[in-house]
Amino acid sequence: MNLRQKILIPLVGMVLAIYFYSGKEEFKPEMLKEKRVIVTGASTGIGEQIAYHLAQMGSHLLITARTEARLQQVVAHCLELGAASARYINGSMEDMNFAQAVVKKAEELWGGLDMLILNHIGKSYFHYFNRDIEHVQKLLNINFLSYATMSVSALPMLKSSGGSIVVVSSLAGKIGFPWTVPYSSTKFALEGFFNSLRQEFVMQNINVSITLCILGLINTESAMKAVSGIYPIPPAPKEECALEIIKGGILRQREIYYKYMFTKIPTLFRDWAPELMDYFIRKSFNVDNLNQD
Ligand SMILES: NC(=O)C1=CN([C@@H]2O[C@H](COP(=O)(O)OP(=O)(O)OC[C@H]3O[C@@H](n4cnc5c(N)ncnc54)[C@H](OP(=O)(O)O)[C@@H]3O)[C@@H](O)[C@H]2O)C=CC1
Ligand SMILES: C[C@H](CCC(=O)NCCS(=O)(=O)O)[C@H]1CC[C@H]2[C@@H]3C(=O)C[C@@H]4C[C@H](O)CC[C@]4(C)[C@H]3CC[C@]12C
Repeated sequence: MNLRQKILIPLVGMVLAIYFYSGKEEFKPEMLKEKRVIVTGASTGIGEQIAYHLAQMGSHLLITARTEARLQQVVAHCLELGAASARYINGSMEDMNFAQAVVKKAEELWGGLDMLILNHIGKSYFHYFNRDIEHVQKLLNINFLSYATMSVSALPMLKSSGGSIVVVSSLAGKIGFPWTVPYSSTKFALEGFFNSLRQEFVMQNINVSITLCILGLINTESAMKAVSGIYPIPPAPKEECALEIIKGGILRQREIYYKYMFTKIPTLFRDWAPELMDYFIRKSFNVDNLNQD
């Protein structure tokens, strides 16, 4: 390496570091005080924990899922935790009219919206693709189209508040893992839709941030039930995961990776050595533990 390279390379590195990391705002819980937030898929799992964190930070909450009894319990606990207000609306995100009705409810309650956290997913499986295209279609509606529908409906309110869209996605939306064909399709769709939309927001000076959350395995009941004994990486805690999602959204980050080691590193490998990445993934799955029914 000649002298010029010895000087140039560290210099470029320093400039890039300053450009990307300067002006990074520190997270403070009070940033969420009185913020008006919709959280979908909040009857259990990560969504439930997001609601509890926001409640402790003093947000106004509108939570949604299908199971009304669970939503009532979550709302009650949110109020105990200090939410500025907490309401629910129950229904299925398979119905785009319901997806729009959730946003309408927020407009009726608050006259505006600061953050839309899109988190829900429909039931799927962790197994070889069973060639059921109708299931793929249904999951695309629940896991993708309803996210797009809600974002479109909420955009006027988010534009006037300079708010944020938070999209809960997965490593399965960055890398092709086996046994997640329908689910992975919906997460890749989110990547394309929201990364393209973010470009258009910048070009049109629309001050609405879009944060994609790239998650690895999280210790929610449904995920644990789906992958027990098959997936080699230990699950991360849903409570901490939920907090990282909130931080990424309020700090208007482009993406968050959680747990970083198990999501960002594989994503880098995906681009540097895709075949090697695919090989390691196939080798790391305990195929023998996969129930053969
Ligand atoms: N857990 C994990 O390992 C990982 C999770 N993620 C992502 O995190 C998010 C949350 O996952 P997780 O907490 O594990 O999920 P859960 O299965 O624990 O919760 C799913 C939520 O969605 C709701 N839901 C299910 N079907 C529908 C429907 N048709 N319409 C509306 N709501 C529905 C459920 O409530 P109800 O049944 O009452 O409708 C529930 O509140 C998802 O986007 C997932 O892809 C990403 C990577 C890893
Ligand atoms: C198969 C899981 C979906 C479970 C489900 O049906 N949830 C809804 C239940 S409800 O309708 O009753 O509410 C998948 C959910 C999360 C997936 C995991 C994930 O996203 C992280 C990893 C990503 C990687 O690409 C593949 C392995 C994952 C562990 C992935 C496995 C499938 C899920 C557990």
